[in-house]
Amino acid sequence: SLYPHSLRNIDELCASIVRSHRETSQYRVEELQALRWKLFSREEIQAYQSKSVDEMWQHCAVRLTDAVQYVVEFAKHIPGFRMLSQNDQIALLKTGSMEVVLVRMSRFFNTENNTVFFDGKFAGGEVFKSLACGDLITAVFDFAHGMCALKLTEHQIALFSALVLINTDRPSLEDRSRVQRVQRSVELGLTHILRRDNQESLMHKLYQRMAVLRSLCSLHMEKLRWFSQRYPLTAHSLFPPLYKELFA
Ligand SMILES: CNC(=O)[C@@H]1CCCN1C(=O)c1ccc(Cl)c(COc2cccc3c(C(F)(F)F)cc(C)nc23)c1Cl
Repeated sequence: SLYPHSLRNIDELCASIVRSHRETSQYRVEELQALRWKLFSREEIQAYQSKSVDEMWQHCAVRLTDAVQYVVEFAKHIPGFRMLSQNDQIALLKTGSMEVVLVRMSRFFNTENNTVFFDGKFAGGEVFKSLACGDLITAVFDFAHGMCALKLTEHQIALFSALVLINTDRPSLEDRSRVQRVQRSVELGLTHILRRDNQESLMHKLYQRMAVLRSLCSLHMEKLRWFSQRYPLTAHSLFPPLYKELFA
């Protein structure tokens, strides 16, 4: 059958993905709503801008690695994901985990003042200047704007995140047809949720967002390579083993 044996129907599939998203999303949207006008002072912004490139990368990588760990937890509760081989699970997470981190970041974005939740407050792009990656940060902010414009519900973000992860185009998959079965059941879940919300028109927009995500993440990998070549010691010591496993 289309669904892994453990699931009797599409509602159960959606419920388990939504529950897993809620339990692994680090911050609830309501929590961040309360903080949305907590901005960094001029002095705090200057402190970030006077960090060296590798200090600021170090500062961000710790948070990104943390976020990636939560996405790994999320993936484990997607029905069928754990039935895949270890290698296929790693292959999907290798590229998909940063894409889901990006989707989740857009939940922490305030489009009114173009700031994103970072280190406990909302930061504008200028806070990340010392990363020496203006194009990456601009792309991250632009992507977040695009996601916010869709006004997705948490349920829709949960199913979309699962679909971003279970992607059969990933290179080096051992058992593509098995990944295809899981992908199809998640697609059914997303269309089910969109139909229930009477927003089927969102589907093609979400596929467009996935295409943007792919291009954005290849920029990330290029930046990560640049950084680890430029600062091999920091990159080597800095990124915890999981990160190295996923991005090395
Ligand atoms: C609540 N906060 C959050 O959710 C985000 C996601 C995880 C932790 N986190 C932040 O604190 C955060 C919020 C906004 C921004 Cl712009 C940043 C800085 O983002 C990055 C700086 C360096 C490299 C980044 C790379 C690269 F290149 F490594 F792949 C890729 C991504 C996507 N973001 C990078 C960060 Cl680290």
